Amino acid sequence: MQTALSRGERVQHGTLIRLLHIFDSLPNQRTTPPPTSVFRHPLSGPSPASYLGYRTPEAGLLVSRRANDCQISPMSSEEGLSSTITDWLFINSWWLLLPFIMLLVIAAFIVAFVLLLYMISPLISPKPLKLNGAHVVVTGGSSGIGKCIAIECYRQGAFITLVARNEAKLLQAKKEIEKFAINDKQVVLCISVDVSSDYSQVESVIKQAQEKLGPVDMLVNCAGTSMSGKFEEVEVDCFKKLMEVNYLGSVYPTRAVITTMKERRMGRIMFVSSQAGQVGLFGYTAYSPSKFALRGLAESLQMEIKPYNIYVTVAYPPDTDTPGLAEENKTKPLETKLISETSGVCQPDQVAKIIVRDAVQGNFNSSVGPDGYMLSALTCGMSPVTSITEGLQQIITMGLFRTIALFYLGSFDSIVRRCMIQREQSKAADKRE
Ligand SMILES: NC(=O)C1=CN([C@@H]2O[C@H](COP(=O)(O)OP(=O)(O)OC[C@H]3O[C@@H](n4cnc5c(N)ncnc54)[C@H](OP(=O)(O)O)[C@@H]3O)[C@@H](O)[C@H]2O)C=CC1
Ligand SMILES: CCCCCCCCCCCCCCCC(=O)[C@@H](N)CO
Repeated sequence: MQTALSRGERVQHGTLIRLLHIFDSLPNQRTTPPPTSVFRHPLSGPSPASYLGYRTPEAGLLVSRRANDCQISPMSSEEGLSSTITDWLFINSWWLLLPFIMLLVIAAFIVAFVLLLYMISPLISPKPLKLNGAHVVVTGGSSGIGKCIAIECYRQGAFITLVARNEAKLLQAKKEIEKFAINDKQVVLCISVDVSSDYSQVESVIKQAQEKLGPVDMLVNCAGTSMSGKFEEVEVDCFKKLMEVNYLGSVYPTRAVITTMKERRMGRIMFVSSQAGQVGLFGYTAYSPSKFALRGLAESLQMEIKPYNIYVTVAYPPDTDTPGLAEENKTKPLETKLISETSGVCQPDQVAKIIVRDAVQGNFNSSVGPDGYMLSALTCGMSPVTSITEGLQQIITMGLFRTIALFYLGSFDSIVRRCMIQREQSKAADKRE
């Protein structure tokens, strides 16, 4: 039996499926050829032809089980070599396409998945809260960010309860807020209480407010205070105080409104944390933990109350121009000032607008500015996601933002080192004098 087919014929026969079929029908021939019948090219050892030499005429190849049966039509040795190599490449080249086919399939799946996510996106996003006619309680509503949040809600038709300690400041804020009324039914109620000291007091003032203005639709936990300084220089009591005001002062009002919200199967709870509640910074050993704590509270609570159609928002503002910041700046270490400057100083009305918008939409995260956006994506961890776009953005940007964050951390470390060296130098100079 002898065959030497032209290349044209080989191509004709050489469809992928046919080859596969032929491979299947020839078990062992490829892997264990009988040693006597191997065709070897004179220029090489076991050449591709040594494999080809065992296939059937259907594959358009030399076929012989015995060396003396093998006849090859006259070809020059160069022709022979290139022809056998192209044969070999042709027959085996479909494997090379496999990675591309797989990539195409994977890409198609990703595109289909993203499209599907966008299609179901409106189904998983909460329905926006209507502020017109809603009852909004703002703790810390007599000053700074809290007052601006109250104004923003009032401008959209809400009824407001302001909660803070100082009555004069409350009345002053009430007057300011009332200027933004959009109808003559709107009311601003003031209640003086310390949100951090006694739960029963907080519970009773919330009851009073609900009796006057109806059930609370949105609670804004904004009462808070800050204190910066080096760890060993901060008064020990200060650690306790900040946890009480910033953390417990948010737990108590929330605890007081949650039962009614669950009964009504609606509501919004807002916690005002800080960028210093996403990253620990020099000088904030007492303040940062009290703001980090709010995130833990918010995540746990959100998982509990989501089935009741209640949505939690945590806001992480940067430095904001308020009486609170002015007070804090009086004792702020130089390092803390220099590091905080990275994020700049915002105006409280801008911050309030963003916070209110996010709370109305039911977004879990609320950030301000480009640094705020990056910090939130970077620190999203296991926090709930309220829109598909947000989730996709986090997935895509996290690695990049971590890279950028490493540069920020490097520059913060160098600020701290330079300040330390400067202090030591001026101390040494003082001693010499
Ligand atoms: N300003 C900033 O740079 C940033 C601020 N934040 C956070 O935003 C929130 C508001 O800050 P800001 O506007 O600057 O602060 P302000 O000091 O300007 O206002 C604080 C408000 O909280 C009230 N308050 C404070 N302690 C209590 C208490 N124990 N019980 C009841 N009310 C209280 C104050 O009223 P009264 O004293 O009469 O009780 C006041 O109304 C704070 O939680 C702060 O940590 C977050 C990031 C940046
Ligand atoms: C990709 C990574 C980006 C990283 C950016 C980091 C920026 C850090 C700046 C932190 C500023 C902290 C402000 C605290 C404000 C505050 O809560 C007090 N003023 C309250 O009075």
